[in-house]
Amino acid sequence: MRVKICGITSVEDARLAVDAGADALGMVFYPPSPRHVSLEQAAEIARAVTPFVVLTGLFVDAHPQEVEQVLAQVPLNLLQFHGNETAAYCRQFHRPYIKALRMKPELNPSEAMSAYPDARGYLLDAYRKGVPGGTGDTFDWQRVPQGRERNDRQVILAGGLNPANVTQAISAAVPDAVDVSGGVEAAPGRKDPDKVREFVRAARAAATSGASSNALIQGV
Ligand SMILES: O=C(O)c1ccccc1N[C@@H]1O[C@H](COP(=O)(O)O)[C@@H](O)[C@H]1O
Repeated sequence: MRVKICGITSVEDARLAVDAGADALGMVFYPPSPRHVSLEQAAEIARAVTPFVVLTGLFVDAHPQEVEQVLAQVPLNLLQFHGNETAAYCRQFHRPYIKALRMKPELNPSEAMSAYPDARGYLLDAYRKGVPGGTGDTFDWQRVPQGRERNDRQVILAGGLNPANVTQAISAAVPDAVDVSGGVEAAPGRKDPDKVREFVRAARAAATSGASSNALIQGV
């Protein structure tokens, strides 16, 4: 189970998340977000973080030049596209990327994933009209594809996760990774140390117990 802490806006919060055991950090390059970071902030955070943590840049229907400008100044390992970007748009940067899919009631997630065959993973987030993400809303975790529908694709569960619900979410959705932003904040754009630590701990514990029960079911 991999854990990404998104919406990092300061070196202090980046260190807190890494020390708590996060595998990946997310920085939001979407100006309307309360978690938006400037190029200067992002570069400072990148300099402070160990190279063994995946630094992710989140964009929402950004002009390609904006993405290129960030890439020129911030050493991102992964791009996260959280808007209505097409696969052609996502692949033009020649960088590993994950595609956020917002779980509208009529969306077939398996079909939606097929539209991005070169994505490294698929971040499933709640849908709220007019808001691209960071809503704090959950969705029905039973809708996360499993088995043949999933087809070995990396699924990152997001949307309204927090220390209190991540255990149940992992058990229901069986994701490869979880992503959290608002659920571990003290205030928009500022992380709460206890919530971050508890979230990572609970996610790891759920994954360990989930793995053993799967093994029992499968008889391995
Ligand atoms: O965090 C934001 O402000 C944000 C803005 C625009 C698009 C996505 C955003 N965040 C991502 O949304 C999901 C769920 O967030 P939350 O845990 O429900 O607060 C997560 O991937 C964030 O990275």
